[in-house]
Amino acid sequence: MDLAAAQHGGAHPQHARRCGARRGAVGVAGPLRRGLAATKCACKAALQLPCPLEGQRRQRQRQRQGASPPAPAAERGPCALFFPPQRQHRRRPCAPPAASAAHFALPQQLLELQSQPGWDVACMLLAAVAAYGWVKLFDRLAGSGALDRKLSRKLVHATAGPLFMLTWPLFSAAPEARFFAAAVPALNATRLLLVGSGALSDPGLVKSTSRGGGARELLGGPLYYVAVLAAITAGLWRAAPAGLVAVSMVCGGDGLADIVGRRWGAGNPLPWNAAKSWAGSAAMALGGAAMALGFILAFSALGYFPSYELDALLPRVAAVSVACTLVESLPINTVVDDNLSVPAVGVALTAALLPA
Ligand SMILES: Nc1ccn([C@@H]2O[C@H](COP(=O)(O)OP(=O)(O)OP(=O)(O)O)[C@@H](O)[C@H]2O)c(=O)n1
Ligand SMILES: C/C(=C\CO)CCC[C@H](C)CCC[C@H](C)CCCC(C)C
Repeated sequence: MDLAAAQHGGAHPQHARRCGARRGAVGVAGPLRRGLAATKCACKAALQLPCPLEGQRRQRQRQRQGASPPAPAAERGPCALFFPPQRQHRRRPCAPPAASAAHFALPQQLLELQSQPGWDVACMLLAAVAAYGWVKLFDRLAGSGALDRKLSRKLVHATAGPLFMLTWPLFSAAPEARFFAAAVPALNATRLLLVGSGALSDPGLVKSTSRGGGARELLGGPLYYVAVLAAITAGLWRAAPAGLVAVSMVCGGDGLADIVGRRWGAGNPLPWNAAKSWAGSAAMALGGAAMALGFILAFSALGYFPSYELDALLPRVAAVSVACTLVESLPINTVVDDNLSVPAVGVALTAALLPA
């Protein structure tokens, strides 16, 4: 019996009765469908989530032991924004668990800061300055000859997305926090648009983000990259694995494919695309999956969305990674840019395989 079945049919019969989940359900998607059909409530417990009752019991236990409170409930679904955990559980017994997914809590001081007015604006400014500095650093490294320009561009590509996602826990649980965060890539999109169109001159930005040194190139891959980051931040935020996986595939996956493929790809071309290699694609599949797993585990441990059983999570992340790698390997980059096709497949497949 998997965890979901155990939670509903075994460990917590009370919750099982309330949720209407069936005994013996196996896997991720099946029990969700059955649970939804049976109760019309968003019973996320069917996704192999810890039972809400168990979560509340653990939360009380942690509080008795003097542990810091769990991550904010506002991350866990629309109704959690309006009802505190206890009341929410009473009103909508099958709503996503309020505290059960948080294995690690953010430091108390940070939680207190997050409730200060203007905190999200401060985080946005901090991330925007960090983004500027990060691109500048690679511009300097490439400019001084310490780094090859192509490598510098790919390192910006591979690191900006995950570094940006690492700033997400700084933002508060307020519903509008995601938009303040999304403003960071949106600001970068504006910068790329201005420089790419020639309205603004910034040779450093052109040097660190273009392939061949032409400003107009900024209106292609780099602009798509930041636009995708902005859309994922505003649309999916940290409340679902889909955005985390998509960004990981673009950065940890596609970014690594280029770096590894250029070095070790000669002599092992893909049969369907001689411009790409087995080495690059293998690096993409592994790098993307590893980064996605890291983010899913970290963000679910922080309680932003419920956790998954590893044996359910691993094959699903691997499947998404292989699919994204296949898309990246196709000779279609002139039709649709990798920075659009890879995250599109990543979001769609993850949403289907790991619904939050
Ligand atoms: N699966 C892959 C992907 C890339 N590469 C290597 O990385 C180089 C650049 O690949 P690509 O991702 O297409 O980079 P660009 O088009 O330069 O950059 P971008 O996609 O970011 O626009 C390829 O020529 C190839 O040597 C590879 O070997 N195998
Ligand atoms: C070269 C790029 C893509 C081509 O495939 C990447 C362009 C990156 C942008 C110019 C800068 C993006 C910054 C991020 C939105 C935020 C990073 C924040 C972080 C804290 C450093």
